[in-house]
Amino acid sequence: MAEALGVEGRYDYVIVGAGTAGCVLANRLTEDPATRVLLIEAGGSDNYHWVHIPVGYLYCIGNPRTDWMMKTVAEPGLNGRSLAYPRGKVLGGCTSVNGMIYMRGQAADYDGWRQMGNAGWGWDDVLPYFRKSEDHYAGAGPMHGAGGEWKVAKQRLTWDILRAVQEGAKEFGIMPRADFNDGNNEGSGFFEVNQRNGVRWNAAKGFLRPALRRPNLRVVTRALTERLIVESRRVVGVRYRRHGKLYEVRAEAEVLLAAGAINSPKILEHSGIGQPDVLSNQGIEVVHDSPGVGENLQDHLQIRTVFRVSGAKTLNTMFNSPFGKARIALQYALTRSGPMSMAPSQFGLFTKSDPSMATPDLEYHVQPLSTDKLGDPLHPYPAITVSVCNLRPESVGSVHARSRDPNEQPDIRPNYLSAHRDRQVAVQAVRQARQIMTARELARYSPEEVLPGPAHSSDDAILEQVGNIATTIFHPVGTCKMGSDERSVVSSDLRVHGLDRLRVVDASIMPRIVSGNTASPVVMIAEKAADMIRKGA
Ligand SMILES: Cc1cc2nc3c(=O)[nH]c(=O)nc-3n(C[C@H](O)[C@H](O)[C@H](O)COP(=O)(O)OP(=O)(O)OC[C@H]3O[C@@H](n4cnc5c(N)ncnc54)[C@H](O)[C@@H]3O)c2cc1C
Repeated sequence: MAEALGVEGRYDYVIVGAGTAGCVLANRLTEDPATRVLLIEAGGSDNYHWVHIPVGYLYCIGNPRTDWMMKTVAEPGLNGRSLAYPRGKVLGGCTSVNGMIYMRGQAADYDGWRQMGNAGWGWDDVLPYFRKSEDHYAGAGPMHGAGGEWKVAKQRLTWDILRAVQEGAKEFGIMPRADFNDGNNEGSGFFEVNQRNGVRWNAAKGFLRPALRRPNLRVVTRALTERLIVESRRVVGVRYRRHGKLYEVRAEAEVLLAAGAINSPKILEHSGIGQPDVLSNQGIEVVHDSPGVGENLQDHLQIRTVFRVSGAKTLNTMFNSPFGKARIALQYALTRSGPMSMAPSQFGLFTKSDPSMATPDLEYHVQPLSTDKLGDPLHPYPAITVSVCNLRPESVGSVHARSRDPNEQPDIRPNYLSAHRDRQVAVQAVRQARQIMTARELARYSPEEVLPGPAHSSDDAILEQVGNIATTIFHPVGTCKMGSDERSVVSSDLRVHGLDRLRVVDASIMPRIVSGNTASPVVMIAEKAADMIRKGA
């Protein structure tokens, strides 16, 4: 039976997804008062205390108020485990639930994108966009911007045990680095974070809130975009559902898909844009053959090694005592500092799994806390987590619609560790983590390996344990990749190949995953996209 359609006015641009990229686009495009923009978000407002208190990260993931609550399929490389796959479903998207680490990646990542034929995406080209939105605590310089919407702060607490890891790493040639974000991130240091005065700084606060007073911006929340409206190869609008009612809205200039690396390909497929076989298997009529949609999924897999320590303060012991908890809460209430202001990962190391490499391929996130697995209670003894991920995995997966029902989550198939090289790097990474923890500097803490456990020493045994403990570090990208080969979905101006008036602007356009965390690269992508759109490029 045909449903009655609400018609929702006319706009120049309709942006799907008020996440990281969507908030940036909404702000930049409405700077021109003559440009009418509608921003559609499936989640609700970010007016929720756990979004803003940094440690609230732990309560935002796995919480349907803020998380899409998706899961991967059972992964063969992870001994058949299916992983929880958090994605922000709230204004600000993933920046409302993420670990707040400010990281750009390596100059070589972007130069690599340019070498693939994506003109205008080399490091020298993208650096001005990173700087444009930045408000760096140390002020402006050749590598950093000041006065922008994207706040970058120093963390407000340090831990002796993490300082000892930094000292210890020197014994293995891993030296402290003053700035992880100048194009070369090799070395160790305390992460800079997207916070202000000890409070999370998400894309909604930075970019959306200042634009809300503009009369040319309208935001609808709790509105699920079901599909795009395509007429004769031209994308003319969007169909979305809100409180059970269907609406159609027209975009006179363009539709900008910014629903993230999992939901952007899903929306394209629901609109009949994708691999004909995949679409017909789900009973979706093919509107446009685009074989790369949903392919090329890349993610960083973190291997969380855990070391018990003695005589060190860690969050485990502080949090497990009622007095400690109360003190932590009081400290945050009074000074916006202490463990509640804490990004989950505070300290990082970028190293090479093989010294002959040109740039680091391993990122360590070292945390003064530990659990058996993410989401579990903290261990009752003092311990640290030395999580390590391969920054440039060769394993590639996919994400595809599972049915015609837009409410159903897609099949997420990362194929972790399916490439032989990734298995070699994983073994090497665990061995390197163990080596760092043998540093003389750390001996006073008597580190004892808990995970994967010292008994697992052969390559095969380590790999088996990696399969048991490794999990996503939440960086899916690449599923609508930019490029000009037949598997590319968008061109270097982010327009979808073969269709008019549609761009994709989010983590899905990365042709290759960056060697670092992915939020700020997405902010940069949206800054650059907005500039291209406004210049008519
Ligand atoms: C738990 C976690 C920790 C992380 N930690 C870090 C970190 O410390 N540092 C870092 O740099 N990166 C981190 N990341 C990764 C980073 O945050 C993301 O890569 C990046 O923010 C993604 O931006 P995006 O614009 O592509 O997607 P998103 O920010 O996810 O935005 C997509 C938006 O679209 C909306 N949407 C989706 N489908 C629809 C639909 N059908 N209709 C309407 N709206 C829709 C979503 O609700 C969401 O708001 C983390 C991610 C997570 C989940």
